[in-house]
Parts: sequence; structure tokens; C-alpha cells
Amino acid sequence: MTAASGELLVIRDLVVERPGVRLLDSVALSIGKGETLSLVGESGCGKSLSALAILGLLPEGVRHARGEILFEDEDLARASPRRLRQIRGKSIGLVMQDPMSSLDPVLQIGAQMEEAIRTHLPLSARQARGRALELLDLAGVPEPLRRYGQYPHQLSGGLRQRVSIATAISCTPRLLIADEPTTALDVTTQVQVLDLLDRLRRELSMALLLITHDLSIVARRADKVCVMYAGRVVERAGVDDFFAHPRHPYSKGLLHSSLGAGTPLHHRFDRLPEITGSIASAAGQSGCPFAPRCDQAEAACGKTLSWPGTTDSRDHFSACLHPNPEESA
Ligand SMILES: Nc1ncnc2c1ncn2[C@@H]1O[C@H](COP(=O)(O)OP(=O)(O)OP(=O)(O)O)[C@@H](O)[C@H]1O
Repeated sequence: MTAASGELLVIRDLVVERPGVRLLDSVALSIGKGETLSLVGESGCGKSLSALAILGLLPEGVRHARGEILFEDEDLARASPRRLRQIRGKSIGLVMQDPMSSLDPVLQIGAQMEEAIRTHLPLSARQARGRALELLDLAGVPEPLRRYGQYPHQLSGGLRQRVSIATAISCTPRLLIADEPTTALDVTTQVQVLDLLDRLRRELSMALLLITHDLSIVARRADKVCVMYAGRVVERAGVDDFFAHPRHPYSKGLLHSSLGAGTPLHHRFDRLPEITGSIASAAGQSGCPFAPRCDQAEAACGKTLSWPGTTDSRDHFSACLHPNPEESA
């Protein structure tokens, strides 16, 4: 997993902390050009913080302690605030769960899009207006001219999310980070917004980092998946391989608890246990963070702080001491 292999983004050994607490621990992942990587895991496992670390937007009091974030071979973890401002919005776009938090409620849609566009592109006001209307159209916003003069509260949730997507892609970024982009939307609108992201990814040759807790979205939309637990990546794989041969006990539990009877993804999860207990704030603590909830845990699991995990021949990584039964057979 090197930047030289043509990957767009390579994160290695990323550690993020607040005083006395390690929030992200040895996070490693990579996204190829034009690829969709899904980051999954339950609430508080570090998905959003990983995205914020990429963008150089860690919250106050939270700091990057170690590791590289290579974007097109440039280490963003060591980039200046000025350089990060150039990259954000231009080379890397961000779409958040609640469009109201990225849209300014007192500014007309068009005005805020123009502002975002002119921050990065040397366009006149007239050209920026043309570009904004083009982007609204590209993002499937009906009657772009009318919407242009409206305020965010005058739009439905789905339309607001389309506007924030249109703004995020205004400079044709190479990477779009979408943090739970459909969680606040009804089911039909969710599908439309995911379809839109997929279409834009293909048309603009963008890579997509799709943060979600919904494995059915991962199955349908992603090329690769990265499962996080308590600030660590516990499993990383191509999507087909992940659903056919999940390796980490946490992933297996996650699959089991999220797949209803009759879900056609894979039959083998019928035998897997529910995940009991709750996520431990265990990042950085001694031993496997999942051990307290794992039915395979044994004494060794509590003593393996620096367990590096294993990567099999299909580039499928799992941070578990126990091989799958089929691997050890
Ligand atoms: N501003 C902050 N200051 C201190 N700790 C924070 C801050 N934001 C997040 N954290 C901590 O970092 C850890 C990871 O949080 P993060 O928001 O990345 O989780 P998440 O997986 O995105 O969860 P969710 O699905 O609920 O959004 C949590 O333990 C959280 O309490």
C-alpha cells in the first residue's frame, strides 16, 4: 500500500489524540483513483474523525500525533494551514450528514455557491453564476434558476443535500468525502442521493470516501470497505471478498446484526452471534479493543497491544489473532 502504486490517498499509522485519550490508533487505509471506499462501524468508532484528519479539520483540543496522510503523494498531516485551505474544496470536497450545517441559512443558494466557486477558481461573478447554475443542473436540482435565488430553508432535505453536493464538486475534486450523506433523508431520497454520488463519481472520475453505518449501502455502492472499531481499523477488504469471507469477529457480528432474514447478501451469517455489549472507549488501551465483546477472546487477546493483523493473498486485512476456521483448515 504505497502512494507510488497509483493510489490517490494512502493513510499510514495515523494516531489522533486528545489529552490522555487516543481517539484514532494506527489507522491505515488507501483509496485508488475513481474508487469508492466505505468506512463503516458503529457510532464513536472514529469514522468522522478520520475524515476530519484528512481535511486538516480536527476539532480543537484534538491533535494529529503520528502517521502520514498522503494525498497525491503530499503528506496532508504535515501541510501548512494555507495549503490545507487550498486543497479543501478544490482537490477534496466534503458532503456532510446535515446539509444545514454546511449551508449558510441567511444566504441565498446561488450566493453561497458563487462564493465557494470563486474561493478556488479565478472566475468573474458572471462566470461563477454560470458555473453554479451548471452545477445545480448536474446535481439534478430542478429549476436551477429559481432555486438559485432561494434560501436553504425553502428547499426540501433532499434538494438541500443536492445543493451541498453541487457545491462540494464545484472545483471537480479528485476525492469527495461524504460523511453519512443520506442518514437525515427518507428512504426514497436516500437512494436518489446515493445514485447521484455514484453518477458524479463516474462522470468526474472522482474517488469517493463514503462514511456510513449501513452495510447494505456498502454492499451496493463501494469497491472497498474498511471496518473501524474503537479508533482502529479492524478489517479492510474488497467488498465482494468482505461479504463472502468476513474475517474479523466484529465484522461478522456487524454483518449478522444488520442483515435481516432473507437478505440475499450471503447465507453464511445465519450462524453468527449478535454483538453484545457496547463499544469500549478502548483505543490505545492494552489488548484488542473488541476482546470484551468477542466470543472468541482468550488470554492472548488482552496482551497484544501492537498486534499488526494479517493480510491474505487477496489483500484482505484483519486485526484478529484468530484465523478463520477455513484459513486454518
Ligand atoms: N470535538 C471532539 N473533542 C473530543 N473528542 C472527540 C471530538 N469529536 C469526536 N471525539 C471523539 O472521537 C471518537 C471518534 O468520534 P467520531 O465522531 O469520529 O465517531 P464516528 O464513528 O464518526 O461516530 P458517528 O457515527 O456517531 O458519527 C469518539 O470517542 C468521540 O467521542
